[in-house]
Amino acid sequence: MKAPVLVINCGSSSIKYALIPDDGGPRLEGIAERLGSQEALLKAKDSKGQRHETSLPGADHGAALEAIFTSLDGHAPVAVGHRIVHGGEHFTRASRLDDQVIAAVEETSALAPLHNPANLAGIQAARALFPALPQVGVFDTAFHQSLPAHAYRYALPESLYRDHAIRRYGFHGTSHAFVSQRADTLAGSGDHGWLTAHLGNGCSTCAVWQGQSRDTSMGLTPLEGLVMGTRSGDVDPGLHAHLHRQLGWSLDEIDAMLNQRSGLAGLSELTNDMRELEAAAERGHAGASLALEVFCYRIAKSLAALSCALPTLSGLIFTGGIGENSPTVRAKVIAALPHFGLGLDEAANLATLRGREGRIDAGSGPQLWVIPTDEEGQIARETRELLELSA
Ligand SMILES: Nc1ncnc2c1ncn2[C@@H]1O[C@H](COP(=O)(O)OP(=O)(O)O)[C@@H](O)[C@H]1O
Ligand SMILES: CC(=O)OP(=O)(O)O
Ligand SMILES: [Mg+2]
Repeated sequence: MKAPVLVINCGSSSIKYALIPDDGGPRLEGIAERLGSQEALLKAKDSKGQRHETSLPGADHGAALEAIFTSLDGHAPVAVGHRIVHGGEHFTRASRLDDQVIAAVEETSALAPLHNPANLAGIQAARALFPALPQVGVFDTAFHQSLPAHAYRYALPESLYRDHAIRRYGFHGTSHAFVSQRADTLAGSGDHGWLTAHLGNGCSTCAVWQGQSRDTSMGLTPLEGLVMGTRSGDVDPGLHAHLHRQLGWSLDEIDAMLNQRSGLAGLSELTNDMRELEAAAERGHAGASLALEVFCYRIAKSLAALSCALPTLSGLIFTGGIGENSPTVRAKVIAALPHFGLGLDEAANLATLRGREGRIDAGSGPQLWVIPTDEEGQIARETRELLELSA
C-alpha cells in the first residue's frame, strides 16, 4: 500500500477509520463501536474486502485506536487525518494539529459539546500512539467560512456575536465540498450553482456557487435545519421557554429531547433508520408515513430557501446514506419543488443506489445528480495537500 493516510472520525462512543493509499488502491476500513462498554467491538474490512470482528471489552478511544493500528496488517500510515466537527471561526482549511491548534479546538468545544470532546479524545490518543506521525485536523465548518454575513448572522444582539461567537457555522462541509467539486467535473466548464443535500444520520443542505459555500441549513450547532434521524432540526425558538415554564423541563432535558428523541425516531415512534421507516410506511404504519412526509417536505423547503443564495441553478445533488440509497425520498423531495422545472427520470432514479453515481433528470431543466460522498477520501486528500505528501 503506497504512502497511506489513516483517517479517523471519532464519535462519543465510536471510531470510524480508513487507511487510504495514495494510488486509489483498496482501502482498509472499519468501525470500533460501543466504546467504554463491555460490548465494545472492532468491525474491520481488510484490503480483500473480508470482514473481521474483534471484541474489545471496556476499550476506550486509546485502546480502540491501538486495536485499529494492530489490524492494519503491518501497513504503516505516513500521516493521520482527523475529522473535527467544529472549528469555529478559527479554521478556513485543514490545519496541522500542534499544541496551538489543539487549544483552539478545545476552546471551540463549548459550541459542539456532543462532537468536539470526542474528536479531541481521538487526537490525544493518536498523538500518544503515533508520536512521530504528522496529524492534521479537517473541519466540517471550514468549507462554510465563505458564507456572507447576511447568511451567517442571527438577528440577535450584536454583542452575542462580538463577545461570544454566536453565529451560524454549518457542518458536513467536507461532504458538500466533495460532491459539489465532483458535480463541477461531471457537468463540465462554466459557472456552476449547486444545491446539495447530505442526508445521513445528520442531514444538511448547502448552496454552492463557483465552488464556494454561500449558505447552508445547519447553524451554531448541528441541530439547526432539516429533520434528522433523532434530531428535530428547526423548531420555534419559543419552544424551550414554553417547555420549561409549562412542563418544568430542565435545559438538559430539552436538549436531550431535541438531539436524541426527535427527528424521524420521534415522529414515527418507531426508528431513526430510513430503511425500516420506508418498509413500515409501505405496511401502512401512520407514524412512519408522517415521518417520511415531514422529512421530505422539510428538505424541499430548505432547498427552495437556499436557492436564494445562487445567481443561477445548475442542479440538485443527493448524497449520504439516505440520499444515495432512497429513490423514494429523492422522488418525494423533487415532487415537493413544483416550481423549479425539475424532471425526474423514474427508471434512472430507481436504478441509482448502493454507491452508484448517476444523473437522474429527464434531460430538461436543472440537473439532478446522485453522487456518493467520500468524506474519508476528501480528508485524506486535504491531509496530503497540507503536508505536501503527494506530487
Ligand atoms: N437502502 C437504503 N434505503 C433507505 N435508507 C438507507 C438505505 N441504506 C442506508 N440508508 C439510511 O442511511 C442513513 C445512514 O446514513 P449514513 O450516511 O451512513 O450515516 P452517517 O451520518 O452515520 O455516516 C440511515 O437512516 C439508513 O437507514
Ligand atoms: C455534524 C453532524 O451532524 O455530523 P454527523 O452527520 O456525523 O452526525
Ligand atoms: Mg457517512
